[in-house]
Amino acid sequence: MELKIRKSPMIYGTVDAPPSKSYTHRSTIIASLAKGTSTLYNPLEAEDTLASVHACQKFGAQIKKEKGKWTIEGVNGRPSTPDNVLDLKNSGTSLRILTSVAGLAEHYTILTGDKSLRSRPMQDLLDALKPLGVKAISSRMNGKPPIIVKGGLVGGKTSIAGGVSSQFISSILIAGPLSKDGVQLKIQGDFISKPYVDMTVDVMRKFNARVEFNPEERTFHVEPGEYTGRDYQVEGDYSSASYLLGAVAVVGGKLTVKNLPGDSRQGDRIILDLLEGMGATIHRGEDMVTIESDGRLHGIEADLHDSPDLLPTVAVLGALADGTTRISGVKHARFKETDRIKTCTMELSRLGVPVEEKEDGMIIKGDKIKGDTVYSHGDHRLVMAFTLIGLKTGLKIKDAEAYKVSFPGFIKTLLGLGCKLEVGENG
Ligand SMILES: O=C(O)C1=C[C@@H](OP(=O)(O)O)[C@@H](O)[C@H](O)C1
Ligand SMILES: C=C(OP(=O)(O)O)C(=O)O
Repeated sequence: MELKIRKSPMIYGTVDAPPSKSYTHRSTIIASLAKGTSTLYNPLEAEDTLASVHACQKFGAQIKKEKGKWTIEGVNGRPSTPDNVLDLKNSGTSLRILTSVAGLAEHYTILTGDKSLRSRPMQDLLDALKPLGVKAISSRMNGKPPIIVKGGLVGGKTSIAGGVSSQFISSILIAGPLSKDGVQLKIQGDFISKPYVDMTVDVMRKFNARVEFNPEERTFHVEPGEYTGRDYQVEGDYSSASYLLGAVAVVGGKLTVKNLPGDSRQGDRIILDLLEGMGATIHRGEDMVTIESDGRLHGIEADLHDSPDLLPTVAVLGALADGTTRISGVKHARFKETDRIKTCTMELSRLGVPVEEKEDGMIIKGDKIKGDTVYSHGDHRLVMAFTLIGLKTGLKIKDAEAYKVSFPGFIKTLLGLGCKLEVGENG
């Protein structure tokens, strides 16, 4: 699908942030493991989160989806062995978290996904599960999916490198309370994307698990126990909101985005500080954010160590800003749907933007956009980030359907704000 964006007028209005993808994954999976019934309010219905829903149903959870409300009857800590291979499509969060959940099933579970997902690293997680009683292998012996897991999670002590993906840590923590002995998980080396683990611990505790982090030992302690079903309200998604806020930052106007808690644990709320640092005006409410801008931005230094998903957004904002933007601390952005440092560098260069690729980031010199077409490489965050360039100068984005992975209402929301977007027949 080709998305054609034309230069758009200043944006004024109020919108709701789409629900958080990360919180939807966590609450769906934990509710599915819980004893009793849970009701999730405002869950994100997108391709990634539906991958988790379908897998949880395969593990035996009963999930009834209505508009704005999912009712989940959990398996009381005992997932059944799925009757087929789990296809987790494009969702790394589903893949990682459900790999440890599969360790709670009695027999063998096979987890796979699309071509991109089958390139995502898994070996650190597989190695860390072994001391806990779970035998898990990469079917091609290359540390990547398809993954075959033999149930047998007993618990105990293990350790894991924290520099590849925080999802490995979230995965072991979420299964931990349902092991016989509980889990002690030591983090080795750099601990990237830590806010996502804070979100994991937040949801675990809300469903009655006991988990503590000892910073001196760099170790999580998870008590054996059970999750108990409950009502749960999903907050708005700061990563998805970054495209809406960024749109105003680059074309100008005033926009209020609702359902973005000021005290959110989401690491991507740092987008507010970055936009402010680039010249926008930000008003932070208790449960909403208002941005004002004249459309003129200047470059910034951005360490994205804890917020890797902002790399495409900040790279594009840097391309449209005066001066230089330096992004650092985010080598792990290379292990996402695409190697985002490489793909963002490639596509900005295609538009004539001076970009220097670094191992852990990029240096971008804001400049006049010279091209009119980019390729998404099938990455949802490149589609949505590069749309911001289109709103400023006009642009065509090839393979643009990927946005449905995390923000199915993306095009409709921008159209509702007066942005000029057209979906091509095929491109
Ligand atoms: O746990 C999560 O919900 C996520 C963790 C992050 O991955 P890493 O921990 O691999 O950086 C992030 O990129 C992803 O979009 C969602
Ligand atoms: C990398 C992402 O998600 P996941 O790891 O779940 O594929 C993302 O949403 O940018």
